Amino acid sequence: MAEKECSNTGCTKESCEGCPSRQQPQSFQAEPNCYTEIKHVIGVVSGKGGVGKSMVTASLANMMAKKGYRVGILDADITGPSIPKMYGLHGPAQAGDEGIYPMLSENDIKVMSINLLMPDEESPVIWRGPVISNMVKQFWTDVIWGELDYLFVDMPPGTGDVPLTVFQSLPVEGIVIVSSPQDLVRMIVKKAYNMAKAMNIKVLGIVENYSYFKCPDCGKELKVFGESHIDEIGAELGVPVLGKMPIEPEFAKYADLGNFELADNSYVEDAFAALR
Ligand SMILES: Nc1ncnc2c1ncn2[C@@H]1O[C@H](COP(=O)(O)OP(=O)(O)OP(=O)(O)O)[C@@H](O)[C@H]1O
Repeated sequence: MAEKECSNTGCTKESCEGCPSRQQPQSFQAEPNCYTEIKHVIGVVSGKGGVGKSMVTASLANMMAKKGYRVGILDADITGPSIPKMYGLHGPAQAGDEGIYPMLSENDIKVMSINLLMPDEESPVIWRGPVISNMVKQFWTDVIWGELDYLFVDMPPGTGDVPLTVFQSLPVEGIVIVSSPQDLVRMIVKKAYNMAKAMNIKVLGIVENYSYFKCPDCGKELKVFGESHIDEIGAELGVPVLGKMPIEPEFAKYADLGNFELADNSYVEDAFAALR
């Protein structure tokens, strides 16, 4: 007997159960390049700019690489890419029929960024949102990442087009939120947290940056940006605080000189448990 055709009128949740015409929700996930096999995709996000998201991304990548994991960084910050400079990498990245090859840092981290594809690193990217989002998607579909244990995605700040594309198109397992100890932060962290929740993405934890500056003369910890409220915020959201990073001129120097592979950021060591 022929299946009864659904008229798509007067449907209810109950009548749809088992109906042959029922459509599954559409998945927006993009296929990775056929030479890519990645175990964990981790997003690093911040509600606002300049909080040190790239520094935390690279610190987490360094930590995992040092522990022997195969690591990559997808620099999704298209209009403000900083990962290649931190590792002293300069394009152009090579491409073949199969896709684009990421470049390799001194500590064997695979990196892909718009700055490795531009003819001139100092040219600004003046593209509209959808073009930018598409580029980020191509970093997933067209880049030959090979076999990786961890791919860290350094997102642009905020909750705009790119984070939305990354959350929808890539199999993001969880995110790390980066924040700083300022009053606005409570609201900003919650925005990033709520976006992840709305997209069914797990929040692995929060890293606070610029927590203090240790005086080189007296050793006193100076709270340059005010008292931290991150423990309260973490408890309120039920999310662990994975680290509190001080202002550390040595890290800034490594980033500026392009040898961030030398930065051994022990302040993010607690993130290891959350990443496993
Ligand atoms: N803990 C730190 N100690 C010293 N310098 C730092 C620290 N964190 C970040 N910086 C420096 O501050 C600047 C901004 O950091 P970073 O680029 O990581 O921020 P971001 O949040 O990724 O920025 P954007 O909003 O542009 O994406 C960089 O020059 C970086 O080297």
